[in-house]
Amino acid sequence: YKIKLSYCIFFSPDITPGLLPRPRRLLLLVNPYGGRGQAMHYCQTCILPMISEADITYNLIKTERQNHARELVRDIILSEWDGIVIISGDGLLYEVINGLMERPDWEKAIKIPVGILPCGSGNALAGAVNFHAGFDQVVGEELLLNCTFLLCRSSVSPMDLVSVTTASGHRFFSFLGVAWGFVSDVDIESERFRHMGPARFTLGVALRLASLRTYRGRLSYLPAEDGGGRRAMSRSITLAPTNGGRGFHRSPLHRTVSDMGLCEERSVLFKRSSALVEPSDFEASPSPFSPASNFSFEAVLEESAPPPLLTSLQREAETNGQPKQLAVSESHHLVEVQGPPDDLLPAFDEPVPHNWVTIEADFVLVLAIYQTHLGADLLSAPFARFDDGLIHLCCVRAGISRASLVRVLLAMEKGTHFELDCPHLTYVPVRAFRLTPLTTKGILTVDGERVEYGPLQAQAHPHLASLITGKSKVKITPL
Ligand SMILES: Nc1ncnc2c1ncn2[C@@H]1O[C@H](COP(=O)(O)OP(=O)(O)OP(=O)(O)O)[C@@H](O)[C@H]1O
Repeated sequence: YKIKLSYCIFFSPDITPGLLPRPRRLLLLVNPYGGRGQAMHYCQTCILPMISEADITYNLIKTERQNHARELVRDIILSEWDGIVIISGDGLLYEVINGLMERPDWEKAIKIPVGILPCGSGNALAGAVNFHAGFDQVVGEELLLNCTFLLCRSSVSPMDLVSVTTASGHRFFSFLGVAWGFVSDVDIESERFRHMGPARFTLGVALRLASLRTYRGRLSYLPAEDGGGRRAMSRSITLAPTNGGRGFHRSPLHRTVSDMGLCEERSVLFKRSSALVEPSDFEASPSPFSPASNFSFEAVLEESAPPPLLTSLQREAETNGQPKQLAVSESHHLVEVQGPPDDLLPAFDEPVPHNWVTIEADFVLVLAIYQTHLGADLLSAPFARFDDGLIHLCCVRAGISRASLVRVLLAMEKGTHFELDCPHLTYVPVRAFRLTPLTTKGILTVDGERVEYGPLQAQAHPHLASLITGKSKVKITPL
């Protein structure tokens, strides 16, 4: 099918073509083996003719191996491109996003618009782009046609990314979701049927249903209503040299915070709400800093406490005239890798904050998804938006019958599974979560890619990336 995207530009004789906007330049990355291996065929028959008609220039690179795309985007000159478009499945986009985040200039690099033309087997993000554009839910060539048409338009939307950290310290940036149990089992175990295209999932589901597994795990999360607008910022400061907190317990600061109900054992302060931390409370109290009152402590602050307690304490330390003895150092509880700080996440060896919810249960599946679609025809989270800042946490608990699970999965095609009122299916929008598998063997995936099995935690980073969505309500029909 060929769509004629023709247009006329009228300009007066004194406007030279040099003043007109230059054509968009896209870097097209094609995985020739994605899905059923037809990506190059679709490039020739549909994609390249359409984008040429839309006056888009491009360089097309065929990926030669796993991580090739990741390496390529680590080295590109950003100013040479208006966008990077993946012609494959979600796995290749995952590589591109993580390659961009590995660059020293990640903050700028991750803003380059990325797009996807579905030639994989799952094609979840393409399904979401198609859905948000208002098109009917379609798969295969129809989905590819819709997405190519949308690419030819220029609109770009902000897209949240979720940083996922494993217990060994690996950090990934994810645009789709984290899966454990039924979903990740089907995804990975059906890879051997890759030649079947999307049908591999149907077969995978049938096989997994035949021997339904359950997994015990602990799931902790920060509910969205708790995190919205007042994101906790876990920071620690150390006033050195420490003396085991002895000075602190005698200090006016200790009295002040005790009076405010903020003080806990061993000089650790935990703020209960932003209203309790008013810098003026500290400024009004006698200075806690004296040579005899060196101590170390931790404070948990929130962004909404204006200005942060740390600043106030730092100022006190400096004006006390003993900057060396009372040198203040500050550290975030972060994994030291590239990207924005995970300011909602505690360190792995720390318990989750008190405002998180923890459940321990037997699960059939845990799915933390941030897009509407889990596959091109699986509308798993119909309420999700590219930039809602949310992780949509869905769980199916053990005890569900095979028949009910099949009903849930079938309803997911239309996004009506929550209307079934299945007591084993739960949903909660969150901003961060920690998953600790207690069953020793299993499969965990991030955006469909297998990651090490064990505890992991994640938090949403709103609006971090840019997605080519070409949002449109135009109805297109193949010619
Ligand atoms: N030339 C290549 N040979 C082998 N593997 C490749 C090649 N190019 C890319 N890959 C890898 O193939 C994997 C799968 O690609 P991709 O996700 O794009 O397709 P898919 O798995 O069929 O689709 P989906 O993720 O939608 O199910 C990616 O991890 C990518 O790194």
